[in-house]
This record gives sequence, structure tokens and C-alpha cells, in this order.
Amino acid sequence: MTAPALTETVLNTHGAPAPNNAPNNAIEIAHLTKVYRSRASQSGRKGADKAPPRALDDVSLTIPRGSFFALLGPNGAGKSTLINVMAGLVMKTSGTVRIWDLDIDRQARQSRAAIGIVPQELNLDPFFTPRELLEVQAGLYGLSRPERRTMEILESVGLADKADAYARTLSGGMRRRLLVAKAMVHSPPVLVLDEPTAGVDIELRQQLWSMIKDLNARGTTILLTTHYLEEAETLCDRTAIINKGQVAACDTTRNLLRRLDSKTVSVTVAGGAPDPLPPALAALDACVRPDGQILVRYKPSETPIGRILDAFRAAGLEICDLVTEETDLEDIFLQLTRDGGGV
Ligand SMILES: Nc1ncnc2c1ncn2[C@@H]1O[C@H](COP(=O)(O)OP(=O)(O)OP(=O)(O)O)[C@@H](O)[C@H]1O
Repeated sequence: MTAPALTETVLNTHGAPAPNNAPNNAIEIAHLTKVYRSRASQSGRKGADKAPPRALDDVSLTIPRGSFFALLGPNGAGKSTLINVMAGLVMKTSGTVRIWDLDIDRQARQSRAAIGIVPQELNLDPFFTPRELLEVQAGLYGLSRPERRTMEILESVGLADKADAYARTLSGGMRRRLLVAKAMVHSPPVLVLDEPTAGVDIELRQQLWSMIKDLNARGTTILLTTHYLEEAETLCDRTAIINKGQVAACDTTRNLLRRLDSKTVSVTVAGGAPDPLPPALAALDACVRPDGQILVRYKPSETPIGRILDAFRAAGLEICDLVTEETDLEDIFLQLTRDGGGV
């Protein structure tokens, strides 16, 4: 189950910088813009004069070497476009992208060798076995037989016993792990996973994560897009949120959580919540939940919890129970991605 230092193989094989002078940043994106040409503009039809929307609009991002980086964004935010530009599958309109200090335009082959992409779709040839698939992939990257680590990689993703089974006989979770194995064939120092756990059951999701965490602990930089905000919150040391093609926030996950400076306290009072709420509570923007708890959202830096509790007492309400909740990434995500939102 042990994988060797992945970075060493790729760097030596593909002529990129040696590991001891590895770059500080695994990925550097500067002023990246992508405008897809609309069908109307290509055919000169009506509406062609309307500027097409920017799938990516002046995106600048730096992903430090060794980080576990989350890219969050609602549907259509531009996440896949960003990944596809890095993978060389989509032509950017302007801006620069460097992967492992290699420019994707000027050093296209080397930069592609420095990155492994696990796509969202389970697009595997059903008539290939995992062993054949990895061997073909190794051939595409020009790896000689002694350089190949087919069985070792299959072992690391828990598929050694399926090495000779047809891909069509593998479960969805196994196929997902096979895609991770395929992306690792050339031992890239940067691994990009596009929604890797979508539709994967909880047990398998955890297996997949422990495998990816292990890769990260061994030095591989991980960039993942996910809709599971909790996943980003627990796994990723850095998070960027993109919305409508623009970076809405990019920071350490911990700083992002701190930035919102928001907590919620739910209070149960004896006899139930009065209707209407007393002015002292209305002044705090308190509201009543369907289960009768009184909810107050507050900024700890401005309003100490004691002041909120005083307001309850001043209103003559007896507090039976209270629960405070920290802000989570979901709050920040919603705040940043709804129209006009901002932290
Ligand atoms: N090939 C294409 N031609 C034209 N427009 C496109 C193309 N691919 C994406 N777009 C548009 O670019 C924008 C960004 O799409 P993208 O797929 O990158 O978003 P996303 O964040 O990956 O969304 P999702 O989470 O739904 O996969 C969207 O408005 C989308 O409609």
C-alpha cells in the first residue's frame, strides 16, 4: 500500500526541475480570462454583437506547493473551465498559467507532465482492464517499462485484485479510484480532482479521502473541486471560492472561517417565544424558528454573548437552554455567491 515519492519520478522522467529546487508554488494563475465563442458569433447570426459572458474573468490564484486546496463555486462558476485550461483541453482567451513553474503555452508538454487530472465523468474504456489502462497511459507519457509502477499504483488505490478485470465489471467507486490511479501513472507532483466524490457512498468517500490525504502527506499538491463544503472544510488547508468566473475569496480555510465573524445562538425560553418579540430582542434582529427557538445571529467582535443574554433577561424571559453555532464554510459560501454578497 505504500507509494514512493511521486514527485521524484515525474521530475526526473520529464526533465522538470529537480525536487530539491521545486517551486514554492505548484500553480500560479494570473489574470486568466476565458470567453467561449457563442454559436451566434461564429455564424454571424443575430445577437452576435452581444458580448458573450466570461466563463473566467481575470482570475488570479496561487496554489502553494504541498497544499490541499479546495476550489468551491456554484454550478456554472467556471471551475471545470479552469481545470480544463490547466489540462490543455480548453484554450484560454488571455492570462497566464504556470504549473510547477512551467508555462502552459511555452512549455506545454512539460507542464502537462507535472499535472494529473481526475475528471468528473467516469469515462473509462469498458473493454480495458485496470492493468491495461495504466500500461496504455504510461505509454502515452513515454514511460519505459522499468519506469512503470502499474501494480504499485493499483495497490495504492486498493485495486490490485482487480488488475485483470474488465473496467465494465467494476463498481462506480472502483472506477473512480481507477481514474485516480490513471492520473497518477506519470507521478505528477500536482493532482487535480474534479468533484471526485460526487455520487460516491460514504464509506468509499472516506477511503478515497484517506488515499488522497496520504498522497498529500507525501508531498503531492492537491487541488479539488467539490460541492461538499464540509469536505473542503475538514480536508483542505486553503480554499478559493469562485462565482461567475471571478475569485470571490481565497485564503487559508481557517482565515476564511474567521473572516465572517458571525455566530448564531439559539435560545429556548420558558413558556415559548412571545409573539411579537419584545423590542430588546427585535433590536438584535432576533427571529423565531418553527420549533419555537429564538435565533440571534451576531458578530462576536462587536456584540459579546453576555449582551444578548442580558436582552433576554431585560425582556423578562427565562432562558431554559441555549446553543451557539460557529459559522461554517457553507455560510461563507452562501454569503459570497448570492448576488451582491461579500465578506
Ligand atoms: N464549451 C462551452 N461553450 C460555451 N459555454 C461554455 C462551455 N463550457 C462552459 N461554458 C459556460 O461557461 C460557464 C462556466 O462553466 P463551467 O462548466 O466551467 O462551470 P462549473 O463551475 O464547472 O460548473 P459545474 O459545477 O456545473 O460543473 C458557464 O456559464 C457555462 O455555461
